[in-house]
Amino acid sequence: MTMMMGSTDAKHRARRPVREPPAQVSGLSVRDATVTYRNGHTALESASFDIPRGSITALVGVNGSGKSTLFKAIMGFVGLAKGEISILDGSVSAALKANAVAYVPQSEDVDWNFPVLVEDVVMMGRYGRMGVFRRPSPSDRQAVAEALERVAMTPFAKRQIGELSGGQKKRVFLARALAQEGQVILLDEPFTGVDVKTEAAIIDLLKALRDEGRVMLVSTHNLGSVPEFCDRAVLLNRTVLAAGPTDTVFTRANLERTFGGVLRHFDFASGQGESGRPTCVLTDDERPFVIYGEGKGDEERAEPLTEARR
Ligand SMILES: Nc1ncnc2c1ncn2[C@@H]1O[C@H](COP(=O)(O)OP(=O)(O)OP(=O)(O)O)[C@@H](O)[C@H]1O
Repeated sequence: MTMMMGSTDAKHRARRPVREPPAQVSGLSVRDATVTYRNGHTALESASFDIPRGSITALVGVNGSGKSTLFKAIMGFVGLAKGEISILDGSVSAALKANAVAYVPQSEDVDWNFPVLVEDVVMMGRYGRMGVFRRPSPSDRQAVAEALERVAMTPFAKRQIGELSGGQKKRVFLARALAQEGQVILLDEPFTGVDVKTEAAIIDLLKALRDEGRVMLVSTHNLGSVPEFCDRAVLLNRTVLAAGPTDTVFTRANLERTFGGVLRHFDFASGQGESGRPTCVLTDDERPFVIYGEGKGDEERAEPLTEARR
């Protein structure tokens, strides 16, 4: 490689000041972000959190807590009334221009009757790199083939998207994000309506993408799976109630604060402090979060829940 470089390049390099790489390149930084819709409703108020590169972060909150609004703000679909969002140390518009942000939608947000082939959906991830006529180049076709291969959907390439199962559709939209080469991937409820095997396959893929240095923000109601695969969590209810590493953020006290009376609790008082026995189960969906009377935050976790607090 060095041998092939021209002498001009070599001189240019010699003159360039040597810069140390930044200690930690930020993945996503949300500072004081406030979104007010046209009808005057403020869906997000002074929300702040940071996510490093090479991480998977759960975005957790009740319906209407502002998760989709936050996604829309990160994608530049809604403007901020106040605050700032920075993506890969640049602005939202720079990230959009670079196709850096990919989005995997909720199933309900997609019109499955639209007649389109699986490979065409994945090709949409390449649109930002194509000219006005959207004529795919060989490298676009290769990126689509590789993305389909990575989510094990190659045999379905010529099928209509509407003919696929819920889990298969999710994998196709993940392939679209891969074809886009998105460095920041926003996933809206990726596990809703998928079986345990597909969920495990998606989690494996997300972990591999994390190891490539990408940033994943995953909105989910499956509390139990969060500690399994998310390094970090952001708890949202119109503003950020807690954010940081999962083991410090995902505590009973924080989850109760986030969900208020919405969360279902099951307490097992006799299990308190005994190794291996759950003391409490919190659930917002089909995968509950089980709390044992040991480990970090033990005191607050093992505290019995009174009727008054439910
Ligand atoms: N375009 C809009 N105009 C006005 N209000 C809106 C708009 N979109 C969302 N909202 C309101 O903003 C709040 C947050 O909505 P948002 O969709 O961000 O919540 P969410 O956490 O994604 O909910 P869910 O879990 O149900 O998907 C809600 O009260 C909602 O009614």
